[in-house]
Amino acid sequence: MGRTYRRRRLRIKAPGTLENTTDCVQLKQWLARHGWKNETQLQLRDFMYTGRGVCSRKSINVNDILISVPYQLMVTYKTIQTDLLSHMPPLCEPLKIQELLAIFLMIEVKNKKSFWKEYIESLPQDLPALPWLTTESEMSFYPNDIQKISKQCYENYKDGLERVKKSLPDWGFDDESFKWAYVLVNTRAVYVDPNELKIEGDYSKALLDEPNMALCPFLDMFNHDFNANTEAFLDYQDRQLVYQLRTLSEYKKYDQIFISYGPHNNCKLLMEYGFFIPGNVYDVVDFNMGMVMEVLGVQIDQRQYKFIKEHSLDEKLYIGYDTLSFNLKGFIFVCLSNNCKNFSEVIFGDRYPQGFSLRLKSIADELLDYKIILYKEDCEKFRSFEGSDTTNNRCTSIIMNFLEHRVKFILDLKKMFAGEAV
Ligand SMILES: C[S@@+](CC[C@H](N)C(=O)[O-])C[C@H]1O[C@@H](n2cnc3c(N)ncnc32)[C@H](O)[C@@H]1O
Repeated sequence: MGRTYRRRRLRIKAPGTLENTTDCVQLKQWLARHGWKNETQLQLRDFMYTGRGVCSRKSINVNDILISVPYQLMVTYKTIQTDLLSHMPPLCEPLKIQELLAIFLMIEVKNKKSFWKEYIESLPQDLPALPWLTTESEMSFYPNDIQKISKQCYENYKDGLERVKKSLPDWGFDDESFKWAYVLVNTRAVYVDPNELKIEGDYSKALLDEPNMALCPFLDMFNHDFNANTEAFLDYQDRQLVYQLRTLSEYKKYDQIFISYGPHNNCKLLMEYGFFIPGNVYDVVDFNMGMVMEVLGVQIDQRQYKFIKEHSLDEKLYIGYDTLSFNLKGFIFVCLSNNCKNFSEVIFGDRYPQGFSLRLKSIADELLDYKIILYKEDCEKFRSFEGSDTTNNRCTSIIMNFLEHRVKFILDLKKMFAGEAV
């Protein structure tokens, strides 16, 4: 075996290793000092499509405990109570758990002697390319649906910022630091069961919502895959309370290990985390009532309208890899069947008439054709904007990729519907 071969092998085995970087070494040493055993020999690497992520030096089997993080190293509401709230003047107004965690991060970033220093230094400086992290004028070039969701995300962030400023009038941080911390918490926090935290006293004076988010060092290095399957739970290991993740998928050594952030469609992933995944099985194409009625070429009477509204059949109208959503199927049936005496019996009893399924298939195809025209127009419009003087290229290029991907996604769905019954 020659030197070149050995070097090539090494490179294949260790693509983009981050193990020797100061941040990684210090984070792992800090975790080990506080009881982390890293029994699965997890390592940090820079992966081609996902950026920094986690792999293991050994193969991981179904049911293996992927990671056990000592509970004392998690930033939960209890940490906020002891490390933050008890050292500052009372909040003038209660805040959301995400906002409190963001304040915690901002304070610890500035604290040179922070217990959390190694963890804080492992956090990315740059934020993911979230479509709403751009200027209002750039957002106005987004397609309507993406613009609407981006504006909503931006409003949520602004509300949080305003609330924090009101709650802490002697606020000493700039808005940009809050934005950084707010986004990091949103993209990295894990869900914790508030009952398991055993919080003493009434937390409603400080909290507007439930204390169900927590930061979990190293566990927040795992990237998302819709296929990944894990179970999270609190347990005792050597009499120490630990937050554990059990994997229900298997991985070869040095392959990237993923977890699932939830059954999110691509639009949600893009808005919340700044990426999307082609072929995501949870992806869907959304419609609204007006679009569907235009494609069907129908008007509805008062009785039909009332039934639709009473049963919220005008919401969650989508087509995905699975098929048409329950509501879209029901909505189409109501629109096309003004003679039907009992909509409920058909829709909720799944007693659709013979032949409806075939009709639905061709309607689905027409709906997808309608949407593909819109998506292609969106692409064209956005392409002309992208070529103009833009200030936020990371956002615009991911949006462009996303728009192009939407067209491909619909073509995939059309192929699927051409072959299958609905
Ligand atoms: C919990 S962090 C995961 C670790 C992160 N990559 C890091 O370097 O710290 C979540 C962020 O990782 C990135 N990410 C997660 N899964 C991804 C994926 N499948 N593809 C691309 N980026 C991903 C996104 O930027 C997301 O906001």
